[in-house]
Amino acid sequence: MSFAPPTIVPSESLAQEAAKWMARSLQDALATRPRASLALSGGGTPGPAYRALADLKLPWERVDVFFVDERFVPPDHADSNYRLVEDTLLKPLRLPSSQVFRMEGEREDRDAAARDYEAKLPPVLDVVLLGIGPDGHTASLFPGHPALEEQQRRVLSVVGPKPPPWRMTLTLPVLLSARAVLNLVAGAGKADAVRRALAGDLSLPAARVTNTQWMLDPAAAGR
Ligand SMILES: O=C1O[C@H](COP(=O)(O)O)[C@@H](O)[C@H](O)[C@H]1O
Repeated sequence: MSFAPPTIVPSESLAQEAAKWMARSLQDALATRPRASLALSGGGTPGPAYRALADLKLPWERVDVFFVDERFVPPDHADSNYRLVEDTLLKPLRLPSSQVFRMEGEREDRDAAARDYEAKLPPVLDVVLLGIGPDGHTASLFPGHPALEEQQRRVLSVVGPKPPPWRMTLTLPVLLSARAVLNLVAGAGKADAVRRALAGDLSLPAARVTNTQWMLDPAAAGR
């Protein structure tokens, strides 16, 4: 199984193009269903795309926001993926909390928190935004981690090599069943991981999400 050719976008328009991709995918989902689900990643890359998405006109009252992964920190912590999404998308849109399904990173019982999130997830996610780390991790699925082989659980708590180590993450079956998935990547530091993932190196978790489209800036594309 190989990926569709990546879309390479000038760095200055990457956020805008990613926002347009998310908006189009949500519109596609809403064309046939009353509500659409949008699952978002954290990290250093997607914030500008979320800000750009907040400016786009959509029937936001029909969109529910979920999370791809979360760090076990309180929701107002600088490392919280929720905080990133709150600052860049939820607050600008004034999205009511009834439409936001947060992974509870402040919980002490991490496995219970992951199980509780499974109960909140819809059977199939409509739109998923992923990222990739320089080591090839995506969501909080890290190279060589047993969570990569999970087939039953839809959400797991894991310990990863990247700080903060305790994480909650969607598993591969959830990502692979999603209707539209984009991996958004910027920067030369990701170029090697991108090249290996696109070549099908399955030791990289990102390469296992075979239903993803890729949107890269020229540096991430290696040129
Ligand atoms: O730790 C994480 O890393 C990936 C990639 O993030 P980046 O900072 O390298 O852009 C991200 O997709 C994930 O949500 C995050 O928790």
